[in-house]
Amino acid sequence: MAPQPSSVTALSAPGKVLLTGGYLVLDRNYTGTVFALDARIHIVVQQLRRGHRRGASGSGPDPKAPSSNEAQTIPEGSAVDEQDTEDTVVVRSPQFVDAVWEYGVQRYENGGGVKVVQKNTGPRNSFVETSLSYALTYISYVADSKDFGSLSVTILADNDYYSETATSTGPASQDRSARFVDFGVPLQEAHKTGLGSSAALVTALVSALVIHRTMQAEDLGTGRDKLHNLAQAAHCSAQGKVGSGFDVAAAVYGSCLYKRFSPAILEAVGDVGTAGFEERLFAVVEDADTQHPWDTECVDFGMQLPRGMQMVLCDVDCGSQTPSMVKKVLQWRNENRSEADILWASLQNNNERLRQELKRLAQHPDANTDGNFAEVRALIQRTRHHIRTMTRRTGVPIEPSVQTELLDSVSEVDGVIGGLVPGAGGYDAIVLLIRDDPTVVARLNERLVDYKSSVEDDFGGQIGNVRLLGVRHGSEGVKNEVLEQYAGWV
Ligand SMILES: Nc1ncnc2c1ncn2[C@@H]1O[C@H](COP(=O)(O)OP(=O)(O)O)[C@@H](O)[C@H]1O
Ligand SMILES: C[C@@](O)(CCOP(=O)(O)OP(=O)(O)O)CC(=O)O
Repeated sequence: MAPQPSSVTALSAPGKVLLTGGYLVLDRNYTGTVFALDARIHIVVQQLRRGHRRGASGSGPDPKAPSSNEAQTIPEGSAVDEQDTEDTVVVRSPQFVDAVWEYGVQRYENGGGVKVVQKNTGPRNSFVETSLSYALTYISYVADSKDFGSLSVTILADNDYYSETATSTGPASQDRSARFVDFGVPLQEAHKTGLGSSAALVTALVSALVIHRTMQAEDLGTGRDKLHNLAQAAHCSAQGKVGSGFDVAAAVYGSCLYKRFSPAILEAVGDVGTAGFEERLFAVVEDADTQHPWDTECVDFGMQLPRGMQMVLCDVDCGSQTPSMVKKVLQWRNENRSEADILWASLQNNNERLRQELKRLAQHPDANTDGNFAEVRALIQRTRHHIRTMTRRTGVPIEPSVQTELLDSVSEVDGVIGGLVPGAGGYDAIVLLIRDDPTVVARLNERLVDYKSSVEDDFGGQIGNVRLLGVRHGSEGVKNEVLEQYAGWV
């Protein structure tokens, strides 16, 4: 029998930065070193009384909740069982204006799974919708229950996921706990800093729902692999593509050396609503499909930085289009296989040496005899050299000249060990490894305060205001949270 659901479940998952292995990690023959961040997305799931519906004038803590009278449209032709008393899930992201999504929970026929139908008007949130649909499909299958009861879900994000410009300093934020900020704008207007909010959100949301209904909080450790499989499936579906999944892996396991799963594992699941979807999703989550066993490898997960070292991110207030960059790089690789193989091997080899050096220093703190992490610095420079070759040969702005100039400039600051364009690169935040010392951060801030690029970019791109984010290395993956910190928000 399924355990009795507790009335409230709270947990969080971290954002990520792919230190090395961008593009390579898309292929199982290579790996990526991914760091989890201390910026996390929190989810609080509360069980509502059966039959209780929260509306605008209702009893919920948030006066911005939508009217439950707003029109609900069920798409024509959808094979959904109507129910007399429909369960409801109300999701709120109270740091943003009007960020409330109210869903009716419905079931497809022929084992097609569970769908959620948005009842209120306003923009849809495909990551929230898909996470609910996938988690509820899995839960209803394992619990053999057609009855979820109604749920209230609150999403809270650490401040660094969004640029400072969006932060409200108005009175609305003043009587709330300082732990989370009122951004004072609709979610669509918030300027993302690219820390992997969607992967952290999907991971935390599916984990919270599964724990809430079918596990106990203490099961988080042993249930981690299943939660990973479910989160990867939901995130891929919401994104509309199968990426390498390093961001979901970091959200679940924390910092690690990542080798991707074979894409065929998720291609076999199909779409929610198709006959037998719930059975296929169950097999994927439980790793019961013998034709397509999970082969993700997360080595050294939860790994720490060496003592005396810290990681910082530097927001450049711009942003790249990752999918089109990926497409172009992979096309070049296909058309120039032998050259690409040599370049990929050089990068993999050097990235691996860098990871091993970081690991050695973490395990033997006395090995950093010069106090300057000189070997780490040299290895970062070499990886950058290969990334610049990749940039030139593919014609994709992975490390464009404006970023080269910025990385060179900050690398001269006393105490900065080295920096890289993480992930796909482009005009996105850069990552720096520094000596863990507040004077280094102060010197960096000084260097960045009036920073302006002076080179003409080779791709015509630009970077805007450059500033250090408050985010640091976090190590830990998904974890249980205590409710007290959410006072004033849930
Ligand atoms: N605080 C939040 N509340 C609700 N949804 C969020 C929140 N943060 C992120 N999301 C969801 O994640 C999407 C952003 O994902 P994506 O564009 O992949 O950015 P990222 O690179 O940060 O993952 C948003 O459009 C929204 O659907
Ligand atoms: C190219 C990649 O290998 C790395 C992209 O890393 P980013 O951190 O740049 O990605 P986004 O969060 O989607 O912006 C693609 C992948 O591994 O899926």
